[in-house]
Amino acid sequence: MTDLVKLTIAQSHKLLKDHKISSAELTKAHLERIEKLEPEIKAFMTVCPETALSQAEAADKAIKQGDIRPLTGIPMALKDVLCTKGIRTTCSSKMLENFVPPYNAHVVDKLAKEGAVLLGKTNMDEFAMGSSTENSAYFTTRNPWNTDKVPGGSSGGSAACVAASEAVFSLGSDTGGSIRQPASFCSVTGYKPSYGMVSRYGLVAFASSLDQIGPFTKDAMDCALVMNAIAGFDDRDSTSVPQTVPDFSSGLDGNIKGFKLGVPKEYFSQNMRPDITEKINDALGVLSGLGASIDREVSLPHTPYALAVYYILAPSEASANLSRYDGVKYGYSYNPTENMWEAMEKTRAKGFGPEVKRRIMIGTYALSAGYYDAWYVKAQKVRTLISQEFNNAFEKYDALITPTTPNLPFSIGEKLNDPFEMYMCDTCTIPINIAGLPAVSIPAGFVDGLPVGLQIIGKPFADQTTMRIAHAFQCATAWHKETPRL
Ligand SMILES: NC(=O)C[C@H](N)C(=O)O
Repeated sequence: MTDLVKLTIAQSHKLLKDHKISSAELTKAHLERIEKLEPEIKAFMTVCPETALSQAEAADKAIKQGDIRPLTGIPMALKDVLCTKGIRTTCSSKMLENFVPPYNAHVVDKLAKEGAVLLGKTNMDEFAMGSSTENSAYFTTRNPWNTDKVPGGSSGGSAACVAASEAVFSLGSDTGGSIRQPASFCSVTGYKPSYGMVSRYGLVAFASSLDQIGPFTKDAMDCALVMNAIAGFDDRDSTSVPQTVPDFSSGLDGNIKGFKLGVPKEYFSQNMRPDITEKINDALGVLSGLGASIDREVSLPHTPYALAVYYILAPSEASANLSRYDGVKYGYSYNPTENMWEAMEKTRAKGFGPEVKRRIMIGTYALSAGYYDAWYVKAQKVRTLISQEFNNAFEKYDALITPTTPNLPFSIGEKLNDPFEMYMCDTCTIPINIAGLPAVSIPAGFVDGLPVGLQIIGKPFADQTTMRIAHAFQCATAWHKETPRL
């Protein structure tokens, strides 16, 4: 008997199409798994079984009539930063505890049109600020590989639920690593598309020039199938790029012979664990065995500045974006007060957690008159230098290969009181957002029973190339097939 929760999208699709299983069965199997594991994993903010079962029923009806697309009837989860009409969307913040959006995010509509089934909304660091889900105002998600460890963040719930086989796939958002870092920590495939490839309409904004939505899946093929469904122009997002969506799954043939891959040395910094470097070296050996050429002498000298640039630009944008939470328009409101200003202050003081407040203060400072040129403008200039450096490298290479993270999943509480240590988790992922590039993290082995991720970075809008390399690697390895014992 097939273990329904272990199936990929592609495998489930085949069984659904051949009428060997129904979406209702598949959905029920996942809902049961959620019920069994959630007390331990805590990946979900909200589970919506009624919605899931009625969507599964609709999918089964469509399939009976021969109307089946790659995601029809497939149970999925969405990070709680994506607006879902009629379903609470909290961003794991007290500020939006009871916020029920009156509309769907663009990607949510797209997935609904495909017939995907929504199991629920996943836990995250508050407003996507963090690398461990410990900044959730509600609870910390556990890493399915070792429940004393964090699952990464900010999309920790979305990564954990796929790793724990509670959902076939999920969506997250990535501003500085929030998809790739938890994908690495949980040993799943996590994809950040090129900036502009997926509409941000209905994604609660953190840092708009960096945010992108992307999938968590069990392998690169599934990732391509989800990208096919969510990518594409949308005039409601002014940064959405008007170009035809490629077929992300075409070219996934396992062949990367002749591909030129560069390995930038700055990504193997002082804070990198040597046993992670070893795993990455093994992975490079696999890629070279597949016929790709590997150049380890690549240098991107501005890399060390990326973290500083990010922690000026992202908080600046956040301070502007989060000004909307004033207790008047929507969300939490504290109002037993004397006047409007006091109400606003108290709303924000009580509604936001410490990390969100820290970022708002950093951003407000960086944007304030007198400091704007010294911090914000300077960071923008360095951002351009970082982008140019990548563009130069891509004249020689088809893709760049790095570790996804400098560290292994760490213990719950370990970095919570040291924000800088937490920020350092993203040294390998942040430069990619700064330059708007596509990048994927794929499972590359284990150290002390904990997952290591490999990052493949592509040229702007060469998303298919990154996926092709990821797929080829997965044809030659089995790391992505390993699942935690739960
Ligand atoms: N949002 C992200 O992509 C994660 C990053 N760790 C941050 O805290 O900003």
